[in-house]
Amino acid sequence: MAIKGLGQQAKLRTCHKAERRICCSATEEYVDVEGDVIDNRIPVTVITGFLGSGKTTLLNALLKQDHGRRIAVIENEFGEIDIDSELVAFKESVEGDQAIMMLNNGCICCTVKEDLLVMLEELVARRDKFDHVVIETTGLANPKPIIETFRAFQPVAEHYSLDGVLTLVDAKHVGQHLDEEKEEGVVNEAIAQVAYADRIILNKTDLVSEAEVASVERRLSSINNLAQVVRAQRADVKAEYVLGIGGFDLDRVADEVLEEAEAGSGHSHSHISVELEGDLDLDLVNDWMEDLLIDCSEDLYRFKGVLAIDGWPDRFIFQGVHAVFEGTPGKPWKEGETHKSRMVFIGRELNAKLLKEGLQQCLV
Ligand SMILES: Nc1nc2c(ncn2[C@@H]2O[C@H](COP(=O)(O)OP(=O)(O)OP(=O)(O)O)[C@@H](O)[C@H]2O)c(=O)[nH]1
Repeated sequence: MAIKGLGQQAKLRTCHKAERRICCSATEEYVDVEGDVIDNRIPVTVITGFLGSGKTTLLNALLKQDHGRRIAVIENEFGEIDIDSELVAFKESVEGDQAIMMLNNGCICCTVKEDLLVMLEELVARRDKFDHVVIETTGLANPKPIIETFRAFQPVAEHYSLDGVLTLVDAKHVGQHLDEEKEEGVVNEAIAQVAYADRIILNKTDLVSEAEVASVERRLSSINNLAQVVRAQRADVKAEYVLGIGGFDLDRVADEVLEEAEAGSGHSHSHISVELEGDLDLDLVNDWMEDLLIDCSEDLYRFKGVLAIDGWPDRFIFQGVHAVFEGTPGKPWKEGETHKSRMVFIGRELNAKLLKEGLQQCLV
């Protein structure tokens, strides 16, 4: 297990810009002469979505659009399925350096992980030839291992930053995938794909009525209402919706958490927000997080928060994906402002009461 952020507090480094600004991201950061942090890492978008939801259609559209960015695509095809012919046809017709790499025979979570690492390493050597990496996962995959590869695996995190996770949803069939009963302890991939999304494309809306689309939207938001959702046909969305997610931009997290907390807390088993006043003891938070991640790693898909830490002049903003979390200082607290901590959890069968009590016990 790797814990970044609070767990690295002992090693926090101070950036040049403002002495108070403390950096604690997964990787080394560089500052320019003004002291602004420069992130030269390669942005990566992970595209997930159940079988047939429109991932390949989206990729094709993306590769043809004139968005000025050179994209390297990594495809994870499952088992014996042939490499998508349209994509290959496009590859042959394309001028320049678009790279398409295939991960065959297996899903990224097991056999292919090694191959993915090798590919990512190869791409680093060809860094000047593209601006963005897009990974299309097999429709059967839970995106967790890929996300973890970018967050927890240091040699990868050094060169790549996960821009975000985009999930394609088939408006006509998603219900049956979400409803599918799994054995005890087995993850429903369709739910995981929605839960991990920063953005969702609700595709194939031509195949269902307005009432059905609205009902799917409600369903998606009950699983993950932090993700933005757009409706589409033939996955026709602006390239920016896919390539400019910035989902793991910690500066954005604070606003999301605030909105979520204001929307109400503890309503559903999959979606819980907890809020309390006062300052938290950093060591206690650290210990609590560590226990929480050990105890419910499989059930806790994502969590985000803004914390008031005793002795810290700034808000601490963080987000976690399974057993990894990292954070950064946010806006400073104003003189006389009430210190509040807010956390949002997305997972299955989460116990709101226990989570709240856990956070409460971290108060100084
Ligand atoms: N009616 C309709 N069909 C669509 C739409 N988007 C994609 N399709 C079709 O749906 C089928 C599956 O689309 P793909 O893009 O191959 O889906 P995928 O997610 O890559 O599928 P897998 O690789 O099997 O996981 C194709 O025949 C597409 O042409 C849409 O909005 N409406």
